[in-house]
Amino acid sequence: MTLLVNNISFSYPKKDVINNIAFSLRQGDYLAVLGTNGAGKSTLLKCLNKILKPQSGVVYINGIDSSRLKGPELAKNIAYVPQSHDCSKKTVFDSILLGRKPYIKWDVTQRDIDIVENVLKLLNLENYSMRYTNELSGGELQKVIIARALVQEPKVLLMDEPTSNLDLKNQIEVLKTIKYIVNERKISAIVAMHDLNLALRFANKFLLLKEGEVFDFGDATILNSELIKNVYDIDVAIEEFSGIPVVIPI
Ligand SMILES: Nc1ncnc2c1ncn2[C@@H]1O[C@H](COP(=O)(O)OP(=O)(O)OP(=O)(O)O)[C@@H](O)[C@H]1O
Repeated sequence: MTLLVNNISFSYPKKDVINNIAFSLRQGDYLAVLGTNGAGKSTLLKCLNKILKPQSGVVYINGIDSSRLKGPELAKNIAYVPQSHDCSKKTVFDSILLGRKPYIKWDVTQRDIDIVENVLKLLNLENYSMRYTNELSGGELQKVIIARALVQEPKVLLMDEPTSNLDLKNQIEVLKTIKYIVNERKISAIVAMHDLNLALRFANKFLLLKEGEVFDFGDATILNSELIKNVYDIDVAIEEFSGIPVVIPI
């Protein structure tokens, strides 16, 4: 088990946001966290990454209570791509290299450089390497932030709506690359997303949040029109197209 989330709850001073969330993931799992606006997806990701401290519950990563992991050790285990980000002026290469910080003792090594170059290639960013991050489009910058998380070589990769700034080609490319990395490196990815079709196409596990609670958790067989109606209050049909399930609002 890579990740075991054991009944975590989080409240802001005047608002309960997530309540008793529990699920577990194995190596190679690609989890889509789904639910309406305000259901608690971002809050859950922030609790997993210790940006927010749950009032109760424990998160175990490879059997270790994550509250014991600090600084570089936490960063070697979990990488987080937030929903929005500022990026100070740096070259794309240097910005991605920052993801290697937990591993760098004295100086950048050839291995750090090789890892950055490899991820630049994986995400088709090679031609952007010497560009400045403040001169990139929203989508290009989004890929740089994802690349930075990948060079961190985490065991669990958290991403909050990673494709929200990307065009269709880049959405597919990025989600495909993440799937490849999840399988290749035997890590787990947790991706908060709104697009049910992209979720069905790439994820193998689904966590449906409703008003801060787990409505359902499981593989693709749980995603039927009744569940979608209950969570999103919309009628849909799910049809297969070339072997790919497609959700169609009706
Ligand atoms: N800093 C905050 N203080 C108080 N309430 C907050 C704060 N941040 C978020 N919330 C509330 O917590 C709830 C869950 O928010 P969260 O951002 O986790 O939802 P989400 O599922 O990620 O939504 P979206 O799909 O719109 O990004 C919402 O009702 C939101 O208004």
